[in-house]
This record gives sequence, C-alpha cells and structure tokens, in this order.
Amino acid sequence: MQANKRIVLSSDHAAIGLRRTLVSHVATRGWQAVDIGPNTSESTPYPAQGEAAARLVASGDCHLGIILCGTGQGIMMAANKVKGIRCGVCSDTFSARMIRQHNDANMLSIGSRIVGEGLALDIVDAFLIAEFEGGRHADRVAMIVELEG
Ligand SMILES: O=C[C@H](O)[C@H](O)[C@H](O)COP(=O)(O)O
Repeated sequence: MQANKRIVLSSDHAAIGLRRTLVSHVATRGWQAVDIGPNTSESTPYPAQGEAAARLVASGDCHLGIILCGTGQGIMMAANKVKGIRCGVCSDTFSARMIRQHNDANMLSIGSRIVGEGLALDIVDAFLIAEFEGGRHADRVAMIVELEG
C-alpha cells in the first residue's frame, strides 16, 4: 500500500463521472487524490487537462497520475509532451501492470467511452499495485528519457 502518496486525477468532459468514481476509489487504496476537475459538463479541452495533470507529476508534487477522456488517447498524447512523463492508455489490467513494471509509467490514461466502471477500477488497482522492475528495463526507460533531450 502506497500510504500518503499523492495521485492527480484529471479528465475532459467525456469522463467526469468515471473520474469521480476513481477519485473515491484511489482513496480506499490509501492514496491522496488530487482532483483537478473539471466539475462542469461544459466542453473542456483534453490537452489542457492532460498538461495540468502531467505538470503536477513532472514537478514531483504528485507521485502518479490518472487521466481520462473519451478514448484516453488525446489526453495521453498531451501528457506525454511534458518532460518526464511516461503515460500509457490501458483498456486491460495486463497492460496497466506492465506499463509500471517494464516502462516505469508515471501516468495512466483510460477511455471512458471504451472501458466500463468495473474494469476501470481493476485497471487502476493493477497500475497502483505494480512496481517498476528495473534491471534490463531501466536501460530501455533511460533511452526514452534520452529522447526528451
Ligand atoms: O482523444 C480525445 C477524447 O476522446 C475526447 O474525449 C473526445 O474527442 C471528445 O469528443 P466530444 O467533444 O465529441 O465529446
């Protein structure tokens, strides 16, 4: 259990309901949720929401991040533009575990129009429980970091 660790959650308008569910869920897993919205059903651009969450992770203010939009793809693309962010879109628990174990991902993206609530909770659990394995994977992640310049 990762007690006292902070995790930022962010979404666009397409994923407000699922984001709120995940905010409550991560708290039951011992994480302090930093929910940066939105809290209106008005159209909210995913790039800004992804960037804002990514900056909290990149700065060290939050240890991990969970971001959501309709597909999970657009907000993931935006988050990955921020230096230091490794974010993957997951629609299954195996991928959610592996992006932590092999890729040292610090953000998870989920598509609210693809993944149902029950699976989303399992995906989040898989992501939170898994830990980076290091070893041969560390060299590969270092190569990703080098690409950032
Ligand atoms: O990657 C983008 C996301 O799936 C957005 O949630 C989606 O494009 C929003 O579409 P709309 O404005 O039609 O709700």
